[in-house]
Amino acid sequence: MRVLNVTLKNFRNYEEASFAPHQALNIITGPNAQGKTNLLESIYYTLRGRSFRAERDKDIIQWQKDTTTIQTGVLYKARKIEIKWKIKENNKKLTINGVDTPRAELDHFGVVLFCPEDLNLVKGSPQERRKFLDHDVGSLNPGYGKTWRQYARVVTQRNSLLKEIRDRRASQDMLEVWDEQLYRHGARVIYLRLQILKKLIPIARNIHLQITSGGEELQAKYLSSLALEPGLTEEQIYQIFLKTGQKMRATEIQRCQTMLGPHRDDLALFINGIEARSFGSQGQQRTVTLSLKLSQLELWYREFGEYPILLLDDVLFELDKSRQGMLLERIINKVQTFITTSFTGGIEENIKGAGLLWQVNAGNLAAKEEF
Ligand SMILES: Nc1ncnc2c1ncn2[C@@H]1O[C@H](COP(=O)(O)OP(=O)(O)OP(=O)(O)O)[C@@H](O)[C@H]1O
Repeated sequence: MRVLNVTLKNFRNYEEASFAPHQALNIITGPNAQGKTNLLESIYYTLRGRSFRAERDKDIIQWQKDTTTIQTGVLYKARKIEIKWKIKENNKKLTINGVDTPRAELDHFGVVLFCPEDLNLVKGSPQERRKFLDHDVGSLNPGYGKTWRQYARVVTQRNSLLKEIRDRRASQDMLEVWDEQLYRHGARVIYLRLQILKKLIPIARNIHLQITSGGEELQAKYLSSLALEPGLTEEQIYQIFLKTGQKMRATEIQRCQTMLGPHRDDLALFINGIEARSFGSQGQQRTVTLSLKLSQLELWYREFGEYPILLLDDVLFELDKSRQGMLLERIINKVQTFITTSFTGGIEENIKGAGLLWQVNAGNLAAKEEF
């Protein structure tokens, strides 16, 4: 898959911008706070229907304006597709090839983002790893996003109801409807996560072995808030969720919180059998993140026959030279990549013929040179 062109109107600090990226590597450079990440954000938004950093859609609309549009042409399975987002503060509209389209249709388009926050994936809180499970791992199964959004909505509404029950403003019977949805969607979320991890982790393990010259073996274990044996079906997970969930109800009402389910789960990562979160060095933890990101590219390719778009926001130069090399070797001329950096370190000299250098200044983007 490949981005052919992007046209922005009133997106962050881009009043109007239009560009046709290189099919392989795009290095976007310029001083701080000029709009490099904003550009990546617009591509990510196009393909995911949400920002990776704005809490609210309002934040991506240029200040003093009420609407932003992002219009992107992509080449997907040899077909040209026009994706257009029109975003206002309280509503947004997606059209694909001029036809109004639900956001779930975007789940077929692949994009992998690697940004500085991802470097916290291993050592950060379980929430960081759940984000990884939902946004990275989940995106490898079209359909996951919709289920996950349904599940998240149920948890929010159920939590409000728990509070009302505790305050005696609602009766306990009202939980029945929400509980059934909680268990159904929750079981599906867990089942899909496990299915994807079963494919992803062996790929990440191989990549990790290569990056570490065979020295480090990466393993992962899904830690569920439910007692799950390996190899369960979705229905079996549902039954376990149902049984355990019912026992937890009284405590949940007391705490006004849904305490079991995929929103409480975590992923433990191990290097040579030792937990990477507590015992891995910073370099080792970064390598784990890199292996996981690269494995997403490979799995996407195996599952869908095309590489996704790769967005590297300010992270390439956070890696040491050998890991930079390893990364570039895997993507050049295979994966269309967008790299932001305020300092290229002359890297373009080492990868001649592979891409285009872009310069951003105060929301103005210009092709600087082909390298
Ligand atoms: N909604 C908005 N409307 C107008 N300008 C905005 C909006 N949101 C952010 N900006 C501006 O965008 C700029 C930041 O852009 P961006 O985050 O892309 O910087 P960058 O070039 O990636 O910088 P760095 O190298 O520091 O990461 C800032 O000048 C900020 O004021």
